[in-house]
Amino acid sequence: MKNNYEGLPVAKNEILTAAFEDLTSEGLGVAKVDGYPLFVVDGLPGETATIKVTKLGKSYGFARIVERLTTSEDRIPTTDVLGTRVGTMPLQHMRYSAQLAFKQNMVVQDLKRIAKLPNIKVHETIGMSNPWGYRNKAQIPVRGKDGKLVTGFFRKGTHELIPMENFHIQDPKIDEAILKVRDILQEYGIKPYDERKNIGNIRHIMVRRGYYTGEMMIVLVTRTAKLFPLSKIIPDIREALPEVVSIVQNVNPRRTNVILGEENIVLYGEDAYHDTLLGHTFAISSKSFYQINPKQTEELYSLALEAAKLTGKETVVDAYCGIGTISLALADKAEHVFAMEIVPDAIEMAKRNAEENNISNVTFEVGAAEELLPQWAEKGVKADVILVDPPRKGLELSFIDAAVEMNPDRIVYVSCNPSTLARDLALFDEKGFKATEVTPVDLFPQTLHVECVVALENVNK
Ligand SMILES: C[S@@+](CC[C@H](N)C(=O)[O-])C[C@H]1O[C@@H](n2cnc3c(N)ncnc32)[C@H](O)[C@@H]1O
Repeated sequence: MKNNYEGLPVAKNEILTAAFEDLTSEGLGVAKVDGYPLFVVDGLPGETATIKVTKLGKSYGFARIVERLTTSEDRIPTTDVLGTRVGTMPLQHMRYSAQLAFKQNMVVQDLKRIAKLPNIKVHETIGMSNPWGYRNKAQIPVRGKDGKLVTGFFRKGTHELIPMENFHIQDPKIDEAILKVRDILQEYGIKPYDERKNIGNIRHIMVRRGYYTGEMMIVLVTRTAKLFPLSKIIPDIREALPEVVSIVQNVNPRRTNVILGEENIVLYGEDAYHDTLLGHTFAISSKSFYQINPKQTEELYSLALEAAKLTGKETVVDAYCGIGTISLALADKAEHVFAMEIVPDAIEMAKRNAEENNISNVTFEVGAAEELLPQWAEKGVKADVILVDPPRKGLELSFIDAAVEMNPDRIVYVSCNPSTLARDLALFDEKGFKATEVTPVDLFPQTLHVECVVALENVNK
């Protein structure tokens, strides 16, 4: 961003008094100077502060707080400043009720601004009674300092590791497991990955834990396949962590920010652990998507099932099905479910999960939803209900066209990104699939993320 735009009402390094009027979707306070917005870390609406301008752009700039002059009622003491520094808890300075209101408002604004559908009612965000310690999965980088292995998280926007032991939003048993595994690797002299020189071995420790089962999976992400002495490391991990049912080594030799590599070597058990969700038991592999907040996932999926209004006679499509979590819940209430997912390993798990739960009215297929649904539509597959749960980028046009062509009674949209949800709701709206209400659910307290459920009724039917 350039810093030399002419005619701006503020100058770089200028110190001024500002009042925060709003929050961006990144959680930054917005202060306006003659209509020109300055984005400020840690500013809350209703507060005033002395700020210093740090960067200027043509239509907006950035500033930092020098001194807070008045404090919002929504401000609470920070639990751990490191969580802000590394970006794991960007909203921790906000009272939880204010976080929920912020997320509801984010959805309202996207529906107005992007979808131009201001009349859709957005319910209050469904929150947690205890918005801490909820994550069932952690992927923690390991680096070296003073001859020791250090675990923590990267400072926001950098690869500088800040040592951290308590993440506050993770299951405390996961925090504890990370430290125990780190210390065992340290004891046997496993070298930390040095990404600048591309030497050393241990890159990340991943821990996943079943909320209901307590089963734990440990994934050691290494640069090379060598990991010596396994005959000592594995029994030591099992002894230190009796909940462990699976230890996997994932080899990632590439210089990349992507955590997992292609190759998996199973060191103990199998590449799976179990958890239950809405009464079904799921085998989950190290590379499969599985929602990270189990209690709130049950809330979210229950709302999605309710929105589907199934009577037992319907044919349902579950697109972006992962390991079949929603598919099996739908199958209990439908005649048949056709489910699709792009990751072959997840579909293998989904088939196994259907079998292990004695569910036979689901058909799973591997493929890209934007290619498979048009093929299914062409083959004449008719769905009464289509449920979608896409990644953050939302739906492709070819998927939307095929969904409309199938002429279902309704489409249930589970979304993890309000802006792509808004974009897609507008496209469906033009084609006669209308939403009247959206329910946000908070699966990620202390962060900027929110999930939503919405039913789109086919008004032409
Ligand atoms: C938000 S997750 C939902 C998974 C599942 N419904 C659940 O709740 O566990 C999105 C899923 O879509 C899959 N996916 C990503 N792109 C896809 C595509 N183009 N076609 C089909 N599936 C895709 C991902 O692998 C992931 O499993």
